[in-house]
Amino acid sequence: MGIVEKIKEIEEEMARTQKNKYHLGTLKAKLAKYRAQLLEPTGKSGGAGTGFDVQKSGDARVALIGFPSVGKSTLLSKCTHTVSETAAYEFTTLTAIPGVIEYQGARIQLLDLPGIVEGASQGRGRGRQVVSTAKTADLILIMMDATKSDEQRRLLEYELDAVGIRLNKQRPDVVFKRKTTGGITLNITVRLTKTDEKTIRSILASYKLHNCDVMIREDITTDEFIDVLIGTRKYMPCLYVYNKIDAISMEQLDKLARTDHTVVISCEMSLNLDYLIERIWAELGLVKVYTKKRGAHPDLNDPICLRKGATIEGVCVGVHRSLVTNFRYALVWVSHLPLSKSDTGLFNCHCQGKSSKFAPHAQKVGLSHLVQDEDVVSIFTK
Ligand SMILES: Nc1nc2c(ncn2[C@@H]2O[C@H](COP(=O)(O)OP(=O)(O)OP(=O)(O)O)[C@@H](O)[C@H]2O)c(=O)[nH]1
Ligand SMILES: [K+]
Ligand SMILES: [Mg+2]
Repeated sequence: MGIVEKIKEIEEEMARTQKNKYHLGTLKAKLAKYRAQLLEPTGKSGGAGTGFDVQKSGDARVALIGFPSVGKSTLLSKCTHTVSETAAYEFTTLTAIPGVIEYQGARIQLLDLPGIVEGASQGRGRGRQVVSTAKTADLILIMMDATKSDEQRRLLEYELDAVGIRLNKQRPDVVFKRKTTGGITLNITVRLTKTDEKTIRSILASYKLHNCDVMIREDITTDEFIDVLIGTRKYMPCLYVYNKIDAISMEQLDKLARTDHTVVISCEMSLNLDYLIERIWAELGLVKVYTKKRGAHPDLNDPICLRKGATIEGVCVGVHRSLVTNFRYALVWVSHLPLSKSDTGLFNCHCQGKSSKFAPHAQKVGLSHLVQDEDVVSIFTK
């Protein structure tokens, strides 16, 4: 029996076992194991888990996932200088097409992908290739047709979930360590309301984990516990994008727009596209830092873009690798401080219409100093 059949069998058994929580846990563990196998490369080139071969570029990657003809390629063509073929028929796009969104000095790679169908995660169409590519992104845009039923959202979430992508979720607060001897030490520091100790132990047994330390510090579900054991889950931010709002009523539009993590747009009428890009920027949590040479004003037109949580070391690497080895210290001017009685001492900067104010005194910092959005940095070397 192939893996797909085995999965189907377990799913059927699960449907019959709804009430027996303990048995359900074991079945879920089995199911997760088979699904993981499904995604393992088969050894042949272009194996199951391989995505499209598109080089990453820019400061971040955003992947477009959706059913056929929801307008993914139209969006790419509108927001970037790349043209991706669009048409009224399904499966117009057959491969991954990268474009670049330029915003706030950042270069964000937007990846147009083929439409996926139900069953994509189990190998239907190019589904597995598409979802594997999605895993390489920093943000997923789930694109939908606002004129169609909201069932599409649940189906897409299911497909991504099946390949281990967890959308807009934090990694569960569970510590899990394998050991070679000593049995199982299970430490639960909160009251579990969605699963219980017996189920947790049965899942450990079904994974043949007889020696390990487990500390559960959050009210997790059975599925979340299995995710921790499998360990390869990817926790990714996601925006739900409803396109074609030119074709729905105001009432429908209002309802969609109020949903969490959701943006409504019309590619064809160019409605709300700027806002979508703002939201993409915010979700990515990019930080831009301006560099400044001694005695000169910072160059506001050429920021270095870094991830949230980046340090001075990241800034050095962004300029030139050698700066890390020869690093002595950096000076940081924090921007946008609330202005005091007088502006004197703040250095003002005007550059092609942009204007910013920075604190008069720089802070002397080392490589591990965290940088904030819009900081000005001078690096001093040996
Ligand atoms: N009414 C309306 N139609 C749109 C909008 N955006 C795209 N379309 C139409 O939707 C159809 C599909 O657009 P595509 O961009 O090819 O869709 P896709 O998601 O890339 O499709 P596949 O590559 O086949 O998966 C085209 O006929 C577009 O003109 C929109 O905002 N409103
Ligand atoms: K299409
Ligand atoms: Mg397309």
